[in-house]
Amino acid sequence: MTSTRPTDTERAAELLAKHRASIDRLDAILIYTLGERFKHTQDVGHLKAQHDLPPSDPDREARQIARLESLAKEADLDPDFAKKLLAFVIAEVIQHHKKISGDH
Ligand SMILES: O=C(O)C(=O)C[C@]1(C(=O)O)C=C[C@@H](O)C=C1
Repeated sequence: MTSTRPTDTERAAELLAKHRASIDRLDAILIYTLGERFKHTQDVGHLKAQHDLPPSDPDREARQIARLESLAKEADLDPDFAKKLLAFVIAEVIQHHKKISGDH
């Protein structure tokens, strides 16, 4: 009689596939979330351009960094990574704002 029990390698392959399916779902959430965030920042960019407000707001950024740092700790995420990610996103937003204000 042949055994139908999975081998360690088969079990590992199954676990890997499950983790990868979760990772793919979470990556989709990240992309859709970023898409939503950029929709709001585009609107903010138009508001700022219409009212002659500067593209960046360092005080707001300082509050966002402090908030994200605390959220990252709660979520077991490296706070420095969270800060770098926010800085990367905000730098892109500021470029969009500058382009919008140039178009007005
Ligand atoms: O809240 C604003 O004033 C924005 O323009 C949005 C945003 C952000 O992406 O969160 C971008 C640039 C500012 O420096 C601060 C925050």
